[in-house]
Amino acid sequence: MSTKQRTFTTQEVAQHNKSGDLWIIIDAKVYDLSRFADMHPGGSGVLFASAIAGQDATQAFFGLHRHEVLLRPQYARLQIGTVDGQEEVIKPLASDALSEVPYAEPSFLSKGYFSPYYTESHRKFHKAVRKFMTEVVYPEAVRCEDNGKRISQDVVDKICEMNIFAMRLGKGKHLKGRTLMGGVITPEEFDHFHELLINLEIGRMGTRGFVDGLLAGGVIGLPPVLNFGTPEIQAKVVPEVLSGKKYICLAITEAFAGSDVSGLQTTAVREGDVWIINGTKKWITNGTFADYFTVGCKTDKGLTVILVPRDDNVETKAIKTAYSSTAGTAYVTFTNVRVPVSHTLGSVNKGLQVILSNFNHERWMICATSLATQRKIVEECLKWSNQRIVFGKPLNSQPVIRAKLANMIARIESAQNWMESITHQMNNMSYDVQSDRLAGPIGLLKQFVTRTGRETAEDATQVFGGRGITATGMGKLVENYHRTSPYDAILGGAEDVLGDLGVRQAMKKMPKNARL
Ligand code: HEM
Repeated sequence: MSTKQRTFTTQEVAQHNKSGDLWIIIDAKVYDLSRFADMHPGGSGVLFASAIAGQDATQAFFGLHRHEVLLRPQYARLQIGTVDGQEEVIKPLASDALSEVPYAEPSFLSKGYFSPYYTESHRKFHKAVRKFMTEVVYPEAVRCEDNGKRISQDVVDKICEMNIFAMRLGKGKHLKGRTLMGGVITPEEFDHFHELLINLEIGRMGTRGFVDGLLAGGVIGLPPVLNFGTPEIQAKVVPEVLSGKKYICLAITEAFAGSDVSGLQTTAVREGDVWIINGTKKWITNGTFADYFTVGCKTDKGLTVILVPRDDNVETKAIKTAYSSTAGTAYVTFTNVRVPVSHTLGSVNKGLQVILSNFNHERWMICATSLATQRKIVEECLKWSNQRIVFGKPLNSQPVIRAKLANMIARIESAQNWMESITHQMNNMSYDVQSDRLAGPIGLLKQFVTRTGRETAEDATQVFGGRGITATGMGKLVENYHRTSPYDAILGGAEDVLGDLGVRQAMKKMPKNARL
C-alpha cells in the first residue's frame, strides 16, 4: 500500500502539532511538514499557529498559495495520506479540460451555450490544441518567462511537428499537404477560426514575453517571403522556417521611425546584382536569435523590403524592455551587408505595399492573444475574489469588487464577440477585399482590446492588492499582465494611431450625399 493511501483520523493528525513533528491537512490530504517547516518560504512560525499545526489548514493555505504549489514534485511528496472519510475537492484540471468558472472560456466553449461560427471541426481541434499547449508549451512558457531564455529547440520541434507555426500564418498554400495537429483536421478544413483558437490558447498562458518569444517574429516576418519572394527564395526559406530549423523576424521599426514607416533611415543601395544595406532597427521581436531578417529599406524612390540572412555584418543586441527577454527583442545593426537582389520581396520602391499587406493579420493576431490574456485575468479575479476572505467574508461580497468584475466581464465579452464577427468576415473575403474592408475595423478592435485590457489590468491589481504587484505567488498573472498589457497597445501599431486609422477609413467611405 502506498503512503498516499494511508488514512488518518483528524484526532490522529492533531497529535502532530509541534516542532519536529508537524502534520497539517489541506483539502483532505495529510502533509508531514516536520522537516519542511524550517525551509518553508513563508517561515516556520506561521505553521505552528494553533489554528494550523495538526489542523485543517485548507482555507489558510488557499488564501496564500496557488494550487500549483501542491503539485510541484518537491511539495507533493510531503503528502503522507488522506483524512478518513474525506475526499479531495480541489483537483487540477485535465490537460484538455475546460474551466468551469463562468466567463473563463469564450461562450462557445461553455457548457450549454451556442455559437453561429464554430463547428465540430473547431471543437475537436480546440481540444487537441489545448492539450498540446498545456502539456508541452505551458511548462516551457513559465520557465522562459522567468529565466528570459529563448524557447528551446525541443519545444520548437514539437510545435512545428504539429504544424502550429504554419497554421499561425493563416489559410493558404503553405498548409498544403501538411498534417495539422496530428491529423485532427485537414488543411482544406482549416479556417481563421481554427487559427483564432490557436492564438487564444497562446494568450491564455498569461506569459506575455513568451507569447512573442513563441516565434511571433516569424508569424510577421515570413508572410512577405511567402507572398512576395521569388520561387527560389521561397523554396529555400519557407521549409527551413516552418520546420523550426531557421528563425526569421520582421525588421521595420527604427529609433527614427516606429508606426511612421515613411521615416525609415536604413538604406539599400544597388551595386550590380547586390544590395548594400546600412542602418539600424529597433524593437525587433525574435531579432536576437533570428537567422533571417525581413528588412524595410529606403531605396532611391521609396521603400523596398529585402530578405537579409544573418552574417558577420549583421549585429544583434538584446534590448532590455519591461517584458521577459525570452521575446528576443533586439537592436539590429546592418553594416555594409551585401545581399543578392534576388532577395528583394515584392517590387523595388513598392515596399510599403508589402509592409501594409501584413499589418491586418498581425493586428488581428495581437487582438486575439491580448483578449485571451484579458480573459485569463478575469478568471483569476473571479477565483481570487471568491476564495479570499476579508473581514470574515469572501472578497466578492463587497459591492465595489462586484462592480469591477461586471466591467471586466462586459469588456471581454464585447471584445470577443467583435473579434469573432471580424474573423467571420475574414473567412468570407479574399485577402485584397479584407485589406479594403477590414483594415479600419481591425484597427478599431485593436484599440478597444488594448485599452480595455489596461482598464482590466488596473482593476485586477486593485482586486489582488499587494499580490497584484508581486511577480511570484497568487497574483503573478495579474502582475505580468499589468506590466505587459501596454505591449499590445504599442506593437503592431500604436493604439491611438489605429483608432485614428479606423475613423479615417470610415471617412473615406462616407457617401458623398450623406446629410442629416
Ligand atoms: C504543504 C504545505 C505548504 C507548502 C508546500 C507551502 C509552500 C509555500 C511556498 C512555495 C511559498 C512561496 C510562495 C509561493 O510560491 O506561493 C509559501 C509562502 C507562504 N506560506 Fe506556505 N506552504 C505550505 C503551507 C502553509 C500553511 C498551512 C500556511 C499557513 C499559515 C502557510 C503560510 C505561508 C505564508 C504566510 C507564505 C508567504 C506568502 C506571501 O509571501 O504572500 N503555508 N509557502
